[in-house]
Amino acid sequence: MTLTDVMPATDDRVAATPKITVRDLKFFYGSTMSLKGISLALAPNRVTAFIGPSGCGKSTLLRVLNRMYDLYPNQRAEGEVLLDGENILKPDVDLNLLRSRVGMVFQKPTPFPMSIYENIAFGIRLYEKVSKSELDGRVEQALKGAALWPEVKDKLQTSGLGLSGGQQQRLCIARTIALSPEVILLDEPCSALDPISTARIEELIDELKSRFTFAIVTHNMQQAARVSDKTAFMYLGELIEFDDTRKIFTSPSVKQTQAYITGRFG
Ligand SMILES: Nc1ncnc2c1ncn2[C@@H]1O[C@H](COP(=O)(O)OP(=O)(O)OP(=O)(O)O)[C@@H](O)[C@H]1O
Repeated sequence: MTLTDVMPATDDRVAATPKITVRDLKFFYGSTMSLKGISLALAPNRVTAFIGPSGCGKSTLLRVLNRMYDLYPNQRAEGEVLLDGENILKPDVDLNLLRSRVGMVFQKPTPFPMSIYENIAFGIRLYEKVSKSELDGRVEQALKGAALWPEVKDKLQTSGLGLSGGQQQRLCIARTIALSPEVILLDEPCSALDPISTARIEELIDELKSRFTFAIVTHNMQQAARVSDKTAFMYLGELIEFDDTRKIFTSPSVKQTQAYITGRFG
């Protein structure tokens, strides 16, 4: 036996240091517990998909990862969420900084009612002092990164709201990556898009994962199977099974997972 036989594959070694580690996470809407002690780790530069029937807590979990829930009263999380080893649930965490490190793209494309250029420049200016020429470069880079540049380069000053749904969603992705986050949370990013726009977003995720760590909530089993490396199956606020996507979709260990992915419940 040689050394390489016993060494983990490169992928496993990369995955050995998680980008995010969730430990015994409980989440409450008022007094109702909606996440019941979730533990899992998100590997860096990988895509982790969250699947499960409606109401199982997928979006809730995603909203904890950048403390989006903090914007609402009577919502609270218990447990630990470590981002590069630092617990982001601690009260003294700088939430603006956290949200620049952990960006989010929502189900419905939500461009700001301003020009395509401003949709991206606005966020950059909030966080950094940059010259006009540097800003132009950053806007172009972000639009290229989101595979939107060729379609919009001649109309940067027109409204972002004038783009198609799929283009608007790529604009939202451009806006997110312009801030150089480390993690990107995608909450059903394709559910309002047609199949061609969906395929473009999926290609984009694949291209971008060398730069970012992704967590995606999706109802589309094919999408989870296509884009993700790891899949978490949730049910009624609990994590039922978490494993390599290939394993989840070919030979899940838990009966409930099997039933869900084959469309027998949920
Ligand atoms: N703002 C809220 N106030 C009270 N309860 C909520 C709130 N948002 C979600 N819940 C409850 O928390 C649980 C988890 O909801 P969540 O939206 O996270 O599920 P989900 O798996 O993302 O569902 P879906 O697939 O339908 O989007 C559900 O029982 C839901 O009713």
